[in-house]
Amino acid sequence: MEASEGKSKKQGASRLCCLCNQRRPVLKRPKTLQQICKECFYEVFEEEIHQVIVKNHLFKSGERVAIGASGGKDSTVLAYVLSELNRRHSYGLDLFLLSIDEGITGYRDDSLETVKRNELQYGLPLQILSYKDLYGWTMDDIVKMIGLKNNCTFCGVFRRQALDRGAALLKVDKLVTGHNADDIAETVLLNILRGDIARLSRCTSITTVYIREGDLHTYAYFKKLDYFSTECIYSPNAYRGFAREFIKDLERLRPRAILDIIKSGEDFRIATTTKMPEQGTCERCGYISSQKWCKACVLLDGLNRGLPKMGIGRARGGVNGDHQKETKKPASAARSLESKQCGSLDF
Ligand SMILES: Nc1ncnc2c1ncn2[C@@H]1O[C@H](COP(=O)(O)OP(=O)(O)OP(=O)(O)O)[C@@H](O)[C@H]1O
Repeated sequence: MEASEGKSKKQGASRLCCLCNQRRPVLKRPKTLQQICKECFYEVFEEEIHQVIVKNHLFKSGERVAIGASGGKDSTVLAYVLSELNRRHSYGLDLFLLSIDEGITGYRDDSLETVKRNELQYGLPLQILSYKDLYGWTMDDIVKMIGLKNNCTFCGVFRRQALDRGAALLKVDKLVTGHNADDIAETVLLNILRGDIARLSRCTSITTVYIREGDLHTYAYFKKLDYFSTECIYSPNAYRGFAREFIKDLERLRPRAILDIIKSGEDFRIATTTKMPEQGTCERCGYISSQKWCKACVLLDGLNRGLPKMGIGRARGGVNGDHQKETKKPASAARSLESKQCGSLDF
């Protein structure tokens, strides 16, 4: 009798959250394998982000910070958590939502509606910039002209610059974007596969809170955050999709695989003989470029001349386009960004 009572008490106890020991657990965190309740999950999730912000001195009081808001899960969680932490810990930040409308009918127009609701829900001012206004082309126009092969190159390059332009317009000190650990591991692997050392070092040197996609999903789900979850209609997804599947297979064998890949990316030592691009400004538009003309201007020039393939392909050694002193490259060196998945920032 005593023994069975003891056993049932023990079973009851094991059904409590292993952090607060009071509430019923609702999930097992893959990272720690702990069974925890909703409230404790919110607390550890938000506290991890707060600690990274504080330890890395990511922000200073009084700064203006734009949150790249696509309406997707990652940036919605980012906007929500950052505005909560800003209030709770008195960071003293002026937060803004910045959205880029790529002009993809049936995709971005719908996700922007989500961001407009987030503007009201989180009380953050929203600025929307469109490719049409910035470049004179929507992605719908571009896809009509070039088809579905290299469209992600145009979209990724234009988005990166559009976010910079939006940041300048809003006069912000910092721009934050949402990338979960799973996406970063894919990017590390893709940059290795492409032999793109410059991007490899950049994709992990950006100060990052590594949060697993599963945790983000759980957080967004429990908090009932309003986000848009459809994949881009123009995303062929081939190369990145392959990397994603490969990483998922690795993870089945070794659950730490994602964090290990990111760590490898962080720890890569770049040979001193490797020529790294120097960051300067584009002679044409004045935005960031490591070449005479930035990639966005090269691509735009190609589109406007009716030669959209002109800017596709990665330049090495300071040339990028036929209006600059082009050196003949062997076919194998003219690797391109063409397989970069739509939606990914061009790190
Ligand atoms: N159209 C956009 N406008 C503003 N920011 C964007 C846009 N697209 C992407 N971003 C920013 O870049 C981040 C990475 O975007 P990407 O589409 O590669 O990843 P994602 O995992 O699908 O992100 P999300 O779930 O937020 O859409 C987003 O979280 C967001 O901060």
